[in-house]
Amino acid sequence: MATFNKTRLKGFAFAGGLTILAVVFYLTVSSGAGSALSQAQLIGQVAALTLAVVGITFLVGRAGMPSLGQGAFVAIGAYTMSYLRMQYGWPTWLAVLVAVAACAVLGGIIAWATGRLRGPQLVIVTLFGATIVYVLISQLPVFGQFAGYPNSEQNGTSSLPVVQVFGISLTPPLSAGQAPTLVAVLLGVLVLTLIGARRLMRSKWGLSLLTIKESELLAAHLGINVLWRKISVFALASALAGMAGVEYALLFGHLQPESFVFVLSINLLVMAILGGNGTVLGPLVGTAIILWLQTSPYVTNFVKWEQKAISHQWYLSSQGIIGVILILLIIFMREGIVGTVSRVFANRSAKRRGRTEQHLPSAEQQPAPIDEPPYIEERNTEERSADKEVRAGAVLSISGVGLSFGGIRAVTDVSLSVDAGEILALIGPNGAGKSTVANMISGVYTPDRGTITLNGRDLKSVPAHLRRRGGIARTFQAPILLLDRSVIENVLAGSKSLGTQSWFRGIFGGPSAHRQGEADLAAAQHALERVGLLELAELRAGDLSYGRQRGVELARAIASSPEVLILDEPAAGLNASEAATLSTLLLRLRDEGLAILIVEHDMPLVRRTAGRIVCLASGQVLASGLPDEVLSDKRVMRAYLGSIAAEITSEPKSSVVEPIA
Ligand SMILES: Nc1ncnc2c1ncn2[C@@H]1O[C@H](COP(=O)(O)OP(=O)(O)OP(=O)(O)O)[C@@H](O)[C@H]1O
Repeated sequence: MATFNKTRLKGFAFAGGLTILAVVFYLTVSSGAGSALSQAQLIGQVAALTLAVVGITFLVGRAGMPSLGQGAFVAIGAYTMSYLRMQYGWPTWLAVLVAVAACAVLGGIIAWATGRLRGPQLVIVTLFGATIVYVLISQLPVFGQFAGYPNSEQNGTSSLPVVQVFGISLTPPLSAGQAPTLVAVLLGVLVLTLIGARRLMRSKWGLSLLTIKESELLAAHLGINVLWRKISVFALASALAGMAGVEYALLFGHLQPESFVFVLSINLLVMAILGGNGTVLGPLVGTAIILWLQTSPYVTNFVKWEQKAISHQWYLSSQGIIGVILILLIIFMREGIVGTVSRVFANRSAKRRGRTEQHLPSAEQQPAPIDEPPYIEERNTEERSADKEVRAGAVLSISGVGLSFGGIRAVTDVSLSVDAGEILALIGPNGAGKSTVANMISGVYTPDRGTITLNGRDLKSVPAHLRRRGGIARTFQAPILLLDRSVIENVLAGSKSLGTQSWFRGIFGGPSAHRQGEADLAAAQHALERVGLLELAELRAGDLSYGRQRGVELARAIASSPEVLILDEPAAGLNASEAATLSTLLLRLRDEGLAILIVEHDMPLVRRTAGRIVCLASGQVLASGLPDEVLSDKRVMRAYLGSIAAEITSEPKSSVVEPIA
């Protein structure tokens, strides 16, 4: 409840602050003439272009999809709206709606068509896309009619008519003697957009974009339909750019193709990076600074001074000076202005509260999780045999699966099953095919042959994100985390709603969305408590030790209460104490009915936890059965255990360990 009130209060403060700022800006420029009117023009321009930059901050900053074509959507929005109004006399609201929707659809189609492209490839495609749009608007005669100077005489064009809303004229700036009412509307749209952007960034939808940026493999394994989400973020960013174009056209009253050369796309990207790519206020700050610098009398005066004091031939033009300022700002504020300032404040408040990892107990000193049963003592063979009897039917079954990578036969013929309330260990020498089996189950690879079923349902054509939603959660051999985000955000990324929440619900979600958020938070905190890391919830995940990062990944996997848990070498890199914690937790999860498949080389951990073992060698099952049977099997000894036989036949060093977190 406290969190709820705090979050709500912050939201209101943010919305109130923005509104006051917008009103103050408007009042400053709403009267007078001359410079006040050009200031109004500048403020209107900032309000318009910030929308496009908000889109970029989602697309590039959050989802990691570099686009150099957003300027083209500004052009498409501007020209579509103008064309529909001028050519067909459509009412402005309808023309605006269609223009924005057209940008969203086009953006979605581009994202779908380029779904598999990443990084530089996407940059090139979007850059050329923007160039094509520029060529079209500058060469097709039909668009010439919207151009003012220098084409107005040839085309007999006039400015776009001023928009009327309920009898009120939305007058653009530079109409002497009239208040620039349009600017007030643009500021209002800006305030609403920033409030929406803030809500969206804090939503599961916003968090899901970060997982895509980090790793599409991770995102899919957290239940996200990656292609569809990329389409929706591209569509959203394009719609915002289209809206920026609409506002731009209304503000200037006429359009010139030169305003939309691909440099506009670069400028928009620079605005996003300068302000703080991925932050809420960054787009506003970045856009305002760059547009102000471009018209600043200080820069012009500096150029004049240069020419006088240094040389008329060797001086930096306004563009050069702005370039130098931007280079310095970006070098010294790598996270952008807003990103850097927030980081400084966050670090200060963490220090004040003494919340750094050094201040917390080491893994060895940490207290035991509450209600910890004494699981660690050795379980005898009879008890393990009893495991077989409690099987209510296999939750997960693999039958005769095989997979080749080119000429390499990674898995030849593997069959196994895991029941509810059972831990099955998959062991074997390096290269035996263990991880490949785990990857086939979670949906990274599709087997060439054989079947995999979950509760009797064939998973053959089920993609990874649906397997996760169906109840299969996993961790990876090397943990994949959002290193720059807090521990709790990482665990929240394990919530079911991460893959299912729409952007619309992210922005407009009412009380039910709020309740869902609270429930997800409670589940994430509980999961963190179970791995003994709740105290570290607010820390940056990248600041944790490797062992604790593994703990965060495990908490993320169990936060959504899965049915099947696949752990790929979960004990790698853990110290004895952390490994004992892991054993304890796995046994508890097993007792709660989870089906657990653990790929592991740590034989003490396997002995303590597994009810059955399957040993693979060269992609085939070498032996399977109760741990004592498999671990004493001569073939297993020869193929795998040889050098570590002494370790597994002796009592594990950390087997009599008190449960710790
Ligand atoms: N993506 C891939 N492309 C090509 N070959 C692969 C790929 N993934 C695995 N292999 C090959 O498949 C075989 C099985 O690899 P896998 O990683 O499943 O073994 P493992 O038993 O998990 O080994 P380790 O214990 O070292 O993790 C190896 O020969 C490996 O080189």
